[in-house]
Order: sequence, then structure tokens, then C-alpha cells
Amino acid sequence: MRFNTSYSRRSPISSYFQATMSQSLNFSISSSRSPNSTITSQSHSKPYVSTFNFRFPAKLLRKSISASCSGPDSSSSSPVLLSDNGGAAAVASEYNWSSSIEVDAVTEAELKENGFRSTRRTKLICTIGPATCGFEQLEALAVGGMNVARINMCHGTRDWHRMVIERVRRLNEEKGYAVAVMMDTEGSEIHMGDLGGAPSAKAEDGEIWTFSVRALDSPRPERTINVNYDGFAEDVKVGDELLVDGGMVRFEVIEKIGPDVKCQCTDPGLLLPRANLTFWRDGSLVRESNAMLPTISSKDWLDIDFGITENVDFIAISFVKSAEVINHLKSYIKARSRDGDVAVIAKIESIDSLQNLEEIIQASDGVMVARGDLGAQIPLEQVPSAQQKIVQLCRELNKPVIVASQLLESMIEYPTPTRAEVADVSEAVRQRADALMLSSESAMGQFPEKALTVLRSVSLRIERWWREEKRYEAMELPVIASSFVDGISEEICNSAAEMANNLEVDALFVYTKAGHMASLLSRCRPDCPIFAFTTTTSVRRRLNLQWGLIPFRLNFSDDMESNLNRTFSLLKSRGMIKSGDLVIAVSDMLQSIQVVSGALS
Ligand SMILES: Nc1ncnc2c1ncn2[C@@H]1O[C@H](COP(=O)(O)OP(=O)(O)O)[C@@H](O)[C@H]1O
Ligand SMILES: C=C(OP(=O)(O)O)C(=O)O
Ligand SMILES: [K+]
Ligand SMILES: [Mg+2]
Repeated sequence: MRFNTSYSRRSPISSYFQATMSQSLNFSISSSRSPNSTITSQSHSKPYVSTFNFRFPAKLLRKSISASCSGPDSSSSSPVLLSDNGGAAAVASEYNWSSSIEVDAVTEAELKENGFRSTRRTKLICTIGPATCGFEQLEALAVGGMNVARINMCHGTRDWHRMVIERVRRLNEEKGYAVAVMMDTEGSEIHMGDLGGAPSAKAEDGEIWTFSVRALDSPRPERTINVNYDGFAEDVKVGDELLVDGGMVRFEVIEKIGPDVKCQCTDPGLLLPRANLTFWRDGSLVRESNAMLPTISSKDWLDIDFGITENVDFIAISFVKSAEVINHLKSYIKARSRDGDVAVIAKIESIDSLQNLEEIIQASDGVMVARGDLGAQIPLEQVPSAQQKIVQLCRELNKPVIVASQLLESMIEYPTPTRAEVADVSEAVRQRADALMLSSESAMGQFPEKALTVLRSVSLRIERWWREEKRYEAMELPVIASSFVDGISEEICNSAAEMANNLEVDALFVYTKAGHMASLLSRCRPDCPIFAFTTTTSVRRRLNLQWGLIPFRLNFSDDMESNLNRTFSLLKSRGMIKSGDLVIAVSDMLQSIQVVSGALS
């Protein structure tokens, strides 16, 4: 009671709003064990839950708030900066950030046109390659819903990667997007050379090809392929099966002559530059061969230094075998990076990574189900159950999870997906993975934007279908907090998400500095979207990988009432929130849950 009364008196905008209390209840989740965890409003010694209604006097509101949008028009290409200081922004960099909300025009349009409920929850990652590296192409992907741009250090030069990163940054700065950059390491896999500049080579049934560890003269001798791993010729045996890209092309080893391994093609197909190689003996993968190779090669370390210097948001590590390598990399990043905020994604794509799955997930900041190589290391029919298990474990442990590779493989060449591909995408969405990833489809395919559109529309449709039919079975989420204070945050988020579902609110708001509470809310996979307000652009970008989060950059204070009022005003003045929308708000600083109903008088 006291809170609500003092609220309406203390509130800096109380002259604009009459806070009429409809209900109020206080409950305690504080403990003498942990004085720091007892974060309260001034008039309370305990965290609180309060419910109240706002009445917005429209005239005053419009007078006090002016929204501005930089650029000559507010079409989909301009950034949206919501201001309450009346200042007009010409460009983002000149803008007075302290009084604005940063959100991109695509999100704004989606919210306005479709309302909160129908915003997309599943995040989308595009691998950038020759088909998508132009500024306009990148912009088209951002407009199409790309949340993260991935660059694969297996391909391209460092200058090329730098150029892509710069373009994504420019897109964010000029157009208000929060597209994150993920750098993916090459890793110590065995792969073919680059085919001497040829885009591909056709291997026909019965042909004899030579796989050699020698440095090859150019031009490359006919039907000869370079292999990057020196131990290859020693490790293979006559009779072994050699699989290119997990079985896209198959050979049988028929003879070994020094550094050269002669192979006969048994399954014809197209050889692509730097394609991955595995070899199998008596029906199982031969693992000893590259087991001795380091997970992070010397070239990878140089790429990692490059990623840290370029301030990428995520570094994805290929062929992770244990948690140790992740811990090692994380401490390396912490020592080197300006603010230690490069997140590490563990790629699960080997037998070792499946064997040490839980400890790897625990150690990392996120996980990728890298089905391409995984399907070359375990029988294909085991990939779906591995995916399901990894997705579930990641959610339990609160780590974002990406489902990757061959989601829409046929769209490399064709403008429409197969029915089977749509079913595969649907299944990943139904599992409620955080993100879906395009590889060749966007890097070098003929229809990158169409492929992204398919991911977007299938995600939206499946999410809505399952939500409306209430078919999601509630998932038992284990307690993950490692301290009592963290336990409070976790309980608050679990309760807020449950309240949001029960009350059918329109959105959850979370004010979060490091993003922790936002991820805890995302973990609950609530029915409504989560607006995550955070103070830095880097956290905003990183949150863009996580399920259901709509990240905004906003400077906020420790005064939750004024934060809420300002946010409501800014969003409202822009038409992104309607009168009568019901919101539940939680925050990192004030461990509280508030239910807010904005009703225009
Ligand atoms: N930077 C790049 N330069 C040229 N081609 C690229 C680049 N990035 C990706 N590609 C192409 O896109 C394909 C798919 O990308 P990806 O799945 O990341 O790699 P891979 O197939 O090696 O696992 C690659 O095989 C390659 O042909
Ligand atoms: C995503 C994967 O890794 P990469 O494309 O780097 O081989 C994969 O193997 O599925
Ligand atoms: K890679
Ligand atoms: Mg791989």
C-alpha cells in the first residue's frame, strides 16, 4: 500500500499520471543470510509485487514527449530513436543517447503492425559469403530478420572478414539494427585444399582420384586433391572408406604410395573447396587420426586475436572436445578483450563433444548443434535425437542454442524449399531452440533472402500454432543458480513468466545491465515477447541471439518507476504500445515484479 501511495507522489511524472491502485500485495523473498539481495524500494525492507493502473492524460503526454526519427523519412531504412528531450537526431552518433531508446525500424514496424504477440521468437543467423557480403545485401538480410551475421574463418581472407564486420557495424550505426557478429573458427578438421581456384570438381563413379599431403604444383594435376593434415597418408589404410562432407561423395582407399593415397569413387558427386574429410573402417569413424590435433590450431589463435581486436560478439569454436578448451579460451578473452564481452559458443560436432556434453555446455556461453560435421561423425539417423537432447540440456542450463546446417539445403539452387526441409525447420522451432542458422544457403546460394524469408515465416507460423493450441508441455526447469542472490533472480523470472502466461499479459519488460535476467526470462519461453532494455549496445547485440528477446538500448536509472514511465512514454509516443496493454516488468537492480497496465484516458 505504502509503496503505491509513495509511488504516485514520488514519481517524476506523477503530474502527468494518476497512478490509481487497483491491487497491491507485498511478499517477501528476502533473507537475512544475504543482505545484498534484499533490494527494496525506499519504503520497503522487502522486495514487492505491485499491481497498478496508469491513466495517461494524452494531452500532457504528447506535449512532454517528442519522438524523433533520424533521416529524412521514417521508412524501413531509417533508425528509430525515441526521444523524450524533444531533440531531433540527424545521425545516431550525434544523438543524445541518455534520453532515447534505440530500436530498429523493422522491429518497430512489426510491433506496430502485428502487435506484441505475433513477433518472432526464434532468432535467425545468416552465414555471410560471396552471395551476401555487399552492404545492400547485408541490409536486405537485416530487413528480412537476420539477428546474427556469421563469418566462417575456413573461407575468405582476413581483409574480407574485416570488411564484412565493418559493413555490419555500419548497418547497425546508420540504421539502428543490433545485428551481432559471430566468428566461427576453422578448427583442426581434416579437409581438402582449395581446388586451385575452381568452384567445384565433379567426381564420377569408378574414377581414381589421388589425395595427397604433398604441396601440389600449380596447375593442380588432374584428379588430384590436396589434404591439409600431414598424418593423413600414414593414418588411412587400404580398404578404408573416405567420406567427403559427411558422405556427399564417397571413395574407397585402394593404394598408398608415400604421400599419395589413391582412391576409387564409389558415390559420385560434387567436390567443393576445403570440404571436410573423414575416414571410416569396418563401419566406424576412425578417430585416432585427428584426435591428437589441437581443438584450437595456431591459425585459429590468430583468428581469435583478430576477432577480439574487431570486437566480434561471439566466437564459435569448431570441434570442441572438452570443457577445458572453452575455459582456457574464456580466460584468454578476459585477459585480452577491452570489456571481456566476447561470448564463446561451443560447436557440438564430434563424438568427443557428445561424450562431454554437459560440462561443455556448462563452460560455454552458448552452443551450436553443428549438424554438418556431426552427421559425418555419428550415423545420420542419430542426429535428430542428439539435436533434441542438446537443445533440451541447453535450456535447462540456460545457454542459448543454435540449430545449424542443411536446414534449407535445396534452396542453394532452388527458390522454394522441400516439404521435408520445412518440416525440419518446424521441428527445431517446436523444440524452441534459440536460433536457426543458414550456411551455404546464405553464403553462396542463389536465393539467400528467400531462404531467410522461409525461416522467418515458418518460425512465425509454428510458434503461433503451438502457442494458440497450447501444445507446449510445461518443462521442469532445474535450479541453476550458484548463489542465493542468483537464486532470487531465477525465482523472480520463473514467477514473472508464469504470471505473464496466467494473466495473458502483452509483454514482459526486463531492465538488465549484463543481460542475465533477460536470459533467465527467455529460458522460461513465456507466451508473450520479452522487451529487454539494456544500457550498452554490446549487450543489446548479444541478447539478439536469445529466444523471445526484443533488445532495446536505453539508459536507465535505479528508479524503476521512472524507468517504467519513461519506457511507456517513449514506446507509446511511437505507437509501439497501445493503451490498455498489460505488461509485467522485472529488473536486475530492483529485484521486483511489477504488473503495469497502460490505459489512455
Ligand atoms: N568467406 C567466404 N568466401 C567464400 N566462400 C564462402 C565464404 N564463406 C562461406 N563460403 C561458402 O559457403 C559454403 C557454406 O559455408 P559454411 O557452411 O560456413 O562452410 P563449410 O561448408 O565449409 O562448413 C562454403 O562451403 C563455401 O563454399
Ligand atoms: C556449422 C557447422 O560447421 P562448419 O560449417 O564450420 O563446418 C557444421 O558442421 O554443421
Ligand atoms: K568453421
Ligand atoms: Mg562443422
